[in-house]
Amino acid sequence: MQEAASAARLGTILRHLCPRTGAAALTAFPTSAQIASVKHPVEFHYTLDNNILTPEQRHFYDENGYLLIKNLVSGEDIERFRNQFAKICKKEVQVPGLIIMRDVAIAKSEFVLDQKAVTKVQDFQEDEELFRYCTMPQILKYVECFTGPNIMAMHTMLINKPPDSGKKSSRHPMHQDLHYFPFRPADHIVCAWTAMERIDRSNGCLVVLPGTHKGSLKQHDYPDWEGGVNKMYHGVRDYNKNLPRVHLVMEKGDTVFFHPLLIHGSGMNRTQGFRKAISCHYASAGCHYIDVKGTSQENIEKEVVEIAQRKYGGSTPITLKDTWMVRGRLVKGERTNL
Ligand SMILES: CC(C)CC(=O)SCCNC(=O)CCNC(=O)[C@H](O)C(C)(C)COP(=O)(O)OP(=O)(O)OC[C@H]1O[C@@H](n2cnc3c(N)ncnc32)[C@H](O)[C@@H]1OP(=O)(O)O
Ligand SMILES: Nc1ncnc2c1ncn2[C@@H]1O[C@H](COP(=O)(O)OP(=O)(O)OP(=O)(O)O)[C@@H](O)[C@H]1O
Ligand SMILES: O=C(O)CCC(=O)C(=O)O
Ligand SMILES: [Fe+2]
Ligand SMILES: [Mg+2]
Repeated sequence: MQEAASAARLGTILRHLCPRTGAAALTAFPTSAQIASVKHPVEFHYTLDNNILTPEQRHFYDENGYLLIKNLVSGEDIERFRNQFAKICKKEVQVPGLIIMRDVAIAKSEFVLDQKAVTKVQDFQEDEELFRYCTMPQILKYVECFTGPNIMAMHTMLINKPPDSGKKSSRHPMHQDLHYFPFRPADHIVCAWTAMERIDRSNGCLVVLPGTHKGSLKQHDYPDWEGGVNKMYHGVRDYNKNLPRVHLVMEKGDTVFFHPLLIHGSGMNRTQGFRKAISCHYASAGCHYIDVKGTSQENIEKEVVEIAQRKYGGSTPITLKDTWMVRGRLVKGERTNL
């Protein structure tokens, strides 16, 4: 009796939503599972069943390849990351393995403005304060939806996009992060990227091509930019310029999680401020390394190995896999493969 009454209520709702089929649906007495399957008809391909993401969020990620979570990192934590970054730039702390990168326009000019010249730091896995970002429970809670419970932090960055020098070199060309990674499967890799201040088109926000994570890894090369391109800032050689682009406007603390095949980049910084974001690429510890010989990734392997060899190699040969094995850190569960 109760069931008939709720079916009648449902019939009324369905008729409102869909006047033509509402009555027919009522005579069929849909179960709640059937109702759910109308709204979410297929299983999800890119996230795991762990009840953390809503069906709407899982559907959004499946379709778009990214998911933006508002206000995930507190202002106090961001302040601490800022302070630590300043200390690193001022050389008050030395971090083993850390790479400090200057914008190409600044690095190649004679006027170097000290810490103001730093465009990003990479590989801060040995810095306890910055690495806290990669272990934050509220971030890992989401990461686990993509990687599963055994989680490696593979690549860390604090990006300090400088005011553009006039050469447009502050742009980051459109690319897929998987180009840099010799591990798979891609679906078990995810980037977390947190805005450390409001980021919009004026200071060079992330630009994404929604849905491109469903495609394959594309050939990447240096873009043909007159004003110069930063070292290793490869871009997708050919992508459909007519695909819709979405500019991700984010407030301080907002965090976007995105798939490593999602084509993305960032525009130039037209402001006088240094636009800051902190990020970590995570992978399931169960991922495996691949040999990139004979693939489109050979060009980046060559550049990375050359730099690593110069910095650390001496006479021992270093492989691309080595450079990742030494940087990866377990942040949850068990270190199995990577
Ligand atoms: C998913 C994720 C991985 C995606 C990405 O992050 S994509 C971008 C990845 N980029 C990188 O990994 C770049 C890492 N950067 C570095 O390793 C360093 O910054 C280096 C480029 C090696 C330079 O460092 P370092 O050697 O300490 O700097 P020096 O001032 O001594 O310069 C040595 C030679 O490098 C040049 N250089 C420095 N910074 C840049 C730059 N931004 N772009 C292009 N060339 C650059 C510099 O002019 C100098 O060249 P020469 O005078 O020897 O010809
Ligand atoms: N000629 C180009 N080739 C490859 N990538 C480009 C080119 N021009 C811009 N991009 C990249 O496209 C992305 C966004 O560009 P977009 O035009 O949205 O930014 P912008 O020009 O800096 O700012 P806006 O358009 O908001 O004024 C950035 O990653 C940028 O580096
Ligand atoms: O501009 C940014 O902060 C994004 C940079 C980026 O996509 C990358 O380093 O892989
Ligand atoms: Fe990227
Ligand atoms: Mg533009």
